[in-house]
Amino acid sequence: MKNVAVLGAGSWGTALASVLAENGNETRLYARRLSAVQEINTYHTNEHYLPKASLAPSLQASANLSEVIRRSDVVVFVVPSQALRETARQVRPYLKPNSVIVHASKGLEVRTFKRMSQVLAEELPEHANQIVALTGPSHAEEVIQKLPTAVVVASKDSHAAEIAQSCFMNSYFRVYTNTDVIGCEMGGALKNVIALATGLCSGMEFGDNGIAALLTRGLAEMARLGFAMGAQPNTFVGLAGVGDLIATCTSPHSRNWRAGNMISQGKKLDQVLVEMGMVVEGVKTTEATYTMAKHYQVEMPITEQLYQVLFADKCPRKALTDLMSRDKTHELQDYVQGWS
Ligand SMILES: NC(=O)C1=CN([C@@H]2O[C@H](COP(=O)(O)OP(=O)(O)OC[C@H]3O[C@@H](n4cnc5c(N)ncnc54)[C@H](OP(=O)(O)O)[C@@H]3O)[C@@H](O)[C@H]2O)C=CC1
Ligand SMILES: O=C(CO)COP(=O)(O)O
Repeated sequence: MKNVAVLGAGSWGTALASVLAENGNETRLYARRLSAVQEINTYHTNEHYLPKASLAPSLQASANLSEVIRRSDVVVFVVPSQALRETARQVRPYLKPNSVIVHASKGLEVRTFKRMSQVLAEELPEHANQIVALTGPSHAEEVIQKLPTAVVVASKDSHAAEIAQSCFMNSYFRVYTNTDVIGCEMGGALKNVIALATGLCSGMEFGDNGIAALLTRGLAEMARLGFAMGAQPNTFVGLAGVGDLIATCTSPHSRNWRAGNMISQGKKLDQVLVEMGMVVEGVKTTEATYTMAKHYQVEMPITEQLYQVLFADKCPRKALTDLMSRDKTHELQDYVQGWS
């Protein structure tokens, strides 16, 4: 059992903190709003983010960052990707020297195109070798109901990954280790782009054939960019890749899917984000990925069309026509070229 801090009391931070507390870890959840702290400590609920759910009674929330961090052996960051750097900066003065740093955010920093573990390594240099990424198919709404879930903890340091694995694992939350940090993080980030596209296409009344094509070709372009960045292609057929793609692209729990679906009904992106009231990571990730694909000279046709729809007001039906009328190609083009 460990002393654990969880930073970010949104849907995922609250669900993960509840799992950790239920596993017997002394768990403190940092919420920046006092009203959330009071609700969690008094009623063991977080109605805005996890309606009707009961949290582990032993879970303690606090709005005092130093109090939450100081004694923690494991610190879990679960804030939106664009807020990770600032949160890490605030935390640094209070960290114990050997704390394991876990993050569960799925995205890319849009300003720097960096992955979350890279952002943490820059901001927490003393802990750069103890960073773990937790990812995989895991809707908070299901985890809090104790529905069976399997995730991955990826780290260069297998000891750090095993500490995280032991803290989180229980009878309904199975945790695998992995050493391919790039692949696991890119799988988690890029599936949100495809989930947005899938929500959009579902709203345009695509049939099952079209959705299956979108997921499969989406996975191909996720793996293509991941490989160019140094990931192992096989990671994309694991939990962090195809696993999370299935969970996110086929579930009404997914905020990314829902956002795409709302756009298909003619709503503007700004309006969709306000209505959602929770983070939709795929929007910023589409922006970052569009530029990264160009930088790495990798073809990502679905991402490119989605970028045009989100940020250049392109008509979704025109985007679909442009996707379908691309030049002829081999399905396994990447394998034919030897992933070179
Ligand atoms: N929800 C899920 O099922 C899953 C989510 N994830 C990932 O987890 C990460 C967090 O998502 P999730 O919990 O769902 O998000 P939510 O939108 O549900 O909650 C976001 C949390 O972060 C806080 N927050 C928002 N902006 C800032 C900021 N600028 N600085 C500090 N804190 C901030 C919010 O505080 P406040 O309430 O005060 O605004 C809230 O506690 C994302 O990267 C997401 O992709 C991964 C797997 C599953
Ligand atoms: O990452 C998730 C499930 O694995 C949650 O996806 P959304 O952010 O789209 O809700």
